[in-house]
Amino acid sequence: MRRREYDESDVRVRPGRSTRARTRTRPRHEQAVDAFVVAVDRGRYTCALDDGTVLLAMLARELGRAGVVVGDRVAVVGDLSGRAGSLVRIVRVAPRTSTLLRSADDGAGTPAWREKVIVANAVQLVIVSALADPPPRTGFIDRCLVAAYDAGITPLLCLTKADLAGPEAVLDYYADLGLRYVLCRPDEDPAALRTALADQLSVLVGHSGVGKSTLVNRLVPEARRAVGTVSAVGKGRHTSSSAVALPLAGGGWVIDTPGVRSFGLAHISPDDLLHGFAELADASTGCLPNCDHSGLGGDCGLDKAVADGAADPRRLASYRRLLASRAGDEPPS
Ligand SMILES: Nc1nc2c(ncn2[C@@H]2O[C@H](COP(=O)(O)OP(=O)(O)OP(=O)(O)O)[C@@H](O)[C@H]2O)c(=O)[nH]1
Ligand SMILES: [Zn+2]
Repeated sequence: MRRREYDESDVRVRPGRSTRARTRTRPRHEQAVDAFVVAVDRGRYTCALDDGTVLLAMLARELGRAGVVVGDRVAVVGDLSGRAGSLVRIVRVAPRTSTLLRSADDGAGTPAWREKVIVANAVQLVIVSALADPPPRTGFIDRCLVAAYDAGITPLLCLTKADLAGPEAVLDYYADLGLRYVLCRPDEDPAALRTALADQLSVLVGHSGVGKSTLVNRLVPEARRAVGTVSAVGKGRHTSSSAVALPLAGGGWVIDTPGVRSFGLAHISPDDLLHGFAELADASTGCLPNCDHSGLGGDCGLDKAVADGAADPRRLASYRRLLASRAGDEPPS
């Protein structure tokens, strides 16, 4: 066998000590481009650039086990063409403006580390509930409200199947919360919902059968297919059970969460829940430390605020109803 001749490729150039100033003073990855995470599937992140290009990404090693979720704003480097088979790297994750959390399971003893971020940066939680078939479940809506108030995300009640029943009973139940709501029916374009979603990052949650898929397909007839195609380029099937962000025609995103049927709320404290009740939060400064605000102990500052006329008793009742639903013992509706 003839001895092979050496060429340049055999020469290993070791990066030596350079006399030039190293990258220390300049930001790493200054070429990185902003992107938005629209889907996550087993370590592969589908990201959208501002110009609409959709890329498949992996986490740069220096990010370690940083959790990147749908809704995260990130910076990516690599082949930004969007060509099939290309894989870019996520090198930065922007601080989140909100996180929608759930615990893996409810109840006492659920370790805090089992909390899971479902969606980042949402500003609006759209709670989809049918007015009939299936009937509205206030227990579910209550739990969504707890999650939204805790996360600082504005809730929007989306009542579907308005052709089958009126919204009066549900709206009456929530009268003291000042909840925004929209009605949807099959024979009309969901214009009010469209308006509420415009230019926002919104998350849709709802039980099976309430008409959520019907709504999503009316809002974003094209996007679902586009996302599926891109994910197919990666490691395989797109899991329909995970959250996916869909672009709205007029701007904004709507995140569908097919896998999320409810929220575990074990991580939310009575004080966290007060975020949705500004006037009660003020009144709670009169509570003893560690007050559970249930009123059962007899010396909660919230009761005093109501007695003094500084807070509305119905608001306090709503707050305590949500507090109870968070603990899993739903009151009859
Ligand atoms: N009467 C009436 N039926 C509706 C309306 N919206 C949806 N439906 C019907 O309700 C059923 C469930 O709708 P989907 O959109 O599949 O409900 P979903 O919430 O996505 O349910 P999953 O796909 O199981 O998660 C379907 O048969 C729809 O045709 C509505 O506004 N009025
Ligand atoms: Zn209290």
